Amino acid sequence: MATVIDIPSEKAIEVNNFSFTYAGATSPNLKNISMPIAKNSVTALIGPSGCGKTTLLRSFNRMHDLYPGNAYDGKIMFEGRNIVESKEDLINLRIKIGMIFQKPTAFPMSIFDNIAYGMRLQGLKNKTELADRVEKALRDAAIWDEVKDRLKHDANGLSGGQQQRLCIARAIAVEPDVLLFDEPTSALDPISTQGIEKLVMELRDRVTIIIVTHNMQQAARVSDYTGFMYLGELIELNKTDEMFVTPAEKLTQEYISGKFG
Ligand SMILES: Nc1ncnc2c1ncn2[C@@H]1O[C@H](COP(=O)(O)OP(=O)(O)OP(=O)(O)O)[C@@H](O)[C@H]1O
Repeated sequence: MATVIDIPSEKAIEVNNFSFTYAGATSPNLKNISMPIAKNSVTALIGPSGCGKTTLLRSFNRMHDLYPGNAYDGKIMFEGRNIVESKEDLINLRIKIGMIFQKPTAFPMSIFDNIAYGMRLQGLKNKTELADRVEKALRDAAIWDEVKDRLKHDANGLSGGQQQRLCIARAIAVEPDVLLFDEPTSALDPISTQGIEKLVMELRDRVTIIIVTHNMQQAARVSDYTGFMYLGELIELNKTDEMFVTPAEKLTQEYISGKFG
């Protein structure tokens, strides 16, 4: 049995009896997951290695479709439709539901072009508007002051922490509704980590955020809701404050108190 609390506010996504099986797996890697994702909030996914956090995160924008033979079952409802049904326009979906990866992935081009990339894909050609929106995205991602004098420089010349903020700027430039963060600070130093955490908390006012993290303290610091997963199942979805003080499930309690990891 799982404990999944009801969310009093608007929901951005609703996962309903969702299962997922990787190509060649003999049993589902995610099993019957049902959970709401609160709009304009941060939901953290925690749990031991291999429990399915990344697999669930990648289902939200169908990253698994990049490889053949993976199977979705059940529903992930977003904007009134089940996005794991095959008719979905995946480019459009990934603009609306963007992703920030564990390792910063600056494209091999200038800082400006990295941010303009998605907007150009969307058909934006007006140079003034493009420049304004590049600046806004870089400001929103708290990196403008560091890069404003070298927008034409190769983005790969930036530090890891700067590249991660660049990736966040690139993702928010196309004005997504949801941002998926897959362990966004695990390759970063403590100061850069602090910067990204601050950014996540600021962005929640306009974007729904789902973040996978190994770090329970990070989940406690940045999220409003936390989902604890174990062996491909969602064991508990609760308000973060309650999850880390009075978890509803014994398994959650054992995990957060360090009985297993
Ligand atoms: N590409 C893949 N092909 C087949 N099985 C996979 C693949 N990726 C993950 N798995 C399996 O799916 C299950 C869930 O893995 P997943 O990476 O989602 O867990 P996780 O909780 O994110 O782990 P970690 O914290 O170590 O990143 C594991 O049993 C894993 O071995």
